[in-house]
Amino acid sequence: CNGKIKLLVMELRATGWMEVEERDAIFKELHFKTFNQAFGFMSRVALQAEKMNHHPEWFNVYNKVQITLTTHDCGGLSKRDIKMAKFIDKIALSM
Ligand SMILES: C[C@H](O)[C@H](O)[C@H]1CNC2=NC(N)=NC(=O)C2=N1
Repeated sequence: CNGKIKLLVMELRATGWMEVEERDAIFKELHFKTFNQAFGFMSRVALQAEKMNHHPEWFNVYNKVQITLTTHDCGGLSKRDIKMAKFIDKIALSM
């Protein structure tokens, strides 16, 4: 599961991801203009999550979305989390 992704995680700090202290996971908070934008973003991520069979833990209030990524099957981070984080960054930029 957990190759040498430490460096990849560190690179994600540049786009606002942070390592969760209590568990092997990464976290990012995103803000949109409206709920509609936030939910549109979540819809796109949801379709990708189904495609990848890799699903975020997330929390939404109005225009705010908090996302935690980890690989439950591994009990920690994997390349799939890095791939999903990069997809999330790409979609957020396109909104
Ligand atoms: C049975 C199912 O395919 C697995 O549980 C998949 C589903 N989505 C998943 N999502 C995430 N984030 N981690 C997993 O380990 C995972 N496993």
